[in-house]
Amino acid sequence: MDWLLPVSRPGETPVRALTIAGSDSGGGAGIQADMRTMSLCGVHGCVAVAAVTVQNSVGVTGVHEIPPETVAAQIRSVVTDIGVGAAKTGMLSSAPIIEAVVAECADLGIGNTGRGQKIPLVVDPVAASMHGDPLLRSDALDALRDLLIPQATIVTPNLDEVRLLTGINVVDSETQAHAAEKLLELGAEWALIKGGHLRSSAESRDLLTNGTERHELTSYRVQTGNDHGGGDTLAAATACALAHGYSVPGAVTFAKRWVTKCLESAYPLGAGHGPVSPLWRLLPLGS
Ligand SMILES: Nc1ncnc2c1ncn2[C@@H]1O[C@H](COP(=O)(O)OP(=O)(O)OP(=O)(O)O)[C@@H](O)[C@H]1O
Ligand SMILES: Cc1ncc(CO)c(N)n1
Repeated sequence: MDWLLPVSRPGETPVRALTIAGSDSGGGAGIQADMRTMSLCGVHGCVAVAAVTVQNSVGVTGVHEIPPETVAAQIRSVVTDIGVGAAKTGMLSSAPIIEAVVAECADLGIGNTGRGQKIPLVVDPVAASMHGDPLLRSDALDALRDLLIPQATIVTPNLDEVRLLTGINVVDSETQAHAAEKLLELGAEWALIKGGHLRSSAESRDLLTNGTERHELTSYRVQTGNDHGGGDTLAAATACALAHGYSVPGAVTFAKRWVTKCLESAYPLGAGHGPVSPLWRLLPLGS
């Protein structure tokens, strides 16, 4: 296990990954965070835009949804031509978009399709921005829980999303383990319960399990208010490592280290929360 993924040589086609998510005009989260992560992980990122948000460091003031058939067409277009080693979902906004994504991914062999898994699928069940603004319609929760999560190779909720999906309020490691069991019962192959929002803890401890294996991923708590896009970055880095053929525990171990480095180099932006940043990757070695 290393800090970095293998990088292709100039002129060689790199490993590819697909993000199916929303755009953040502030550039901190969503598709922009995914693409930044993929680029700096040395992976070519492909995009299926599901929604455009009007967003800055303070909050979200508008959402424009892309027609479901256009979301599905973007997925098909890149998977059938460019090919991807893994895919990731973020903000999907509505039930019709989720239904279209689920159908297209099933047809293309992305995630648990019931016909054997071909391309791993990371499902980040984005429901709201860190400012508390909704990114998922309330009537889309059932589609997320009943259609998309069963297709997930790994589902990566934060504690608010865990509460929405399972009704469980995670306050300690026991409730975190109970919530993970509930998510596996919904059909995900692996569940990663992120502990980033347990701000009372001195550590940031995530629990990864598939029901038989259990891994605790712990980092010290980085003291920063600039943590916008942390969940997207973790999920995108996981997708990058999966696209490279890592196992799920190996991919999440890589991604946890990656996001911790990105939290350490997060920067202020605007009047609200700045983004986590992978720009440490561009610094000269040893600095
Ligand atoms: N202050 C922190 N220090 C260290 N690790 C953190 C901190 N905050 C979050 N993390 C870690 O970052 C990752 C993302 O977790 P988080 O719970 O913030 O996701 P999220 O709420 O989905 O993010 P966002 O909605 O802002 O994209 C997890 O691995 C979590 O443990
Ligand atoms: C578009 C978008 N996706 C995801 C998040 C959550 O980080 C956000 N704030 N905005």
